[in-house]
Amino acid sequence: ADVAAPAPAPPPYAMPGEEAVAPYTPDPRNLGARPFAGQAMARAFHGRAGIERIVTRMVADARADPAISEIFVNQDMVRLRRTLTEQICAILNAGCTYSGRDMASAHKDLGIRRADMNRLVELLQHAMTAEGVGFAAQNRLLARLAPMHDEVVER
Ligand code: HEM
Repeated sequence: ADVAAPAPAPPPYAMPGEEAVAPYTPDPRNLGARPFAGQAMARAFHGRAGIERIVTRMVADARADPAISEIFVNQDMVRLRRTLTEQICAILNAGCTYSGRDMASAHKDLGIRRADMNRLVELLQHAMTAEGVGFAAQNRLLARLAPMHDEVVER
């Protein structure tokens, strides 16, 4: 006789303080990059706390930047800070699991151009420098993010 598999627990689509999002299937592949091995990168970024400071600064700067702020209007910044922190923390092997959407779904219809991507990378570099992350470690992270361009940029 067929025995139905137990229903999986509902994933945390949204955490307290976040807006609801349409259901999706959390998947390790949504991370979009191969995580680093070892602890050197996590240490260079001062662990999850350092990554959180970097993301907080970058998101605040993006929202204030005349060139790209429009893209962030009416978007859930609480969720964006959480999922971006999870994603970078997971890539740096700093002890997080990424629970967000894949990059193509997350950026669909945002109309992001190559120039917007370049600007956000500059803001990320500024935030990493402000955190005291060395340039070699900065560039190692950027090299893991770079292949995601095609999924994020629409035109
Ligand atoms: C490699 C580059 C990028 C990465 C790794 C990245 C990462 C992420 C992540 C993890 C999310 C949240 C996914 C979720 O909610 O489940 C997200 C959403 C978002 N990203 Fe990016 N992003 C990148 C480039 C950009 C650029 C260039 C812009 C605009 C200048 C941008 C604007 C946004 C906005 C507005 C959202 C919120 C969308 C929504 O909630 O519907 N992203 N991104």
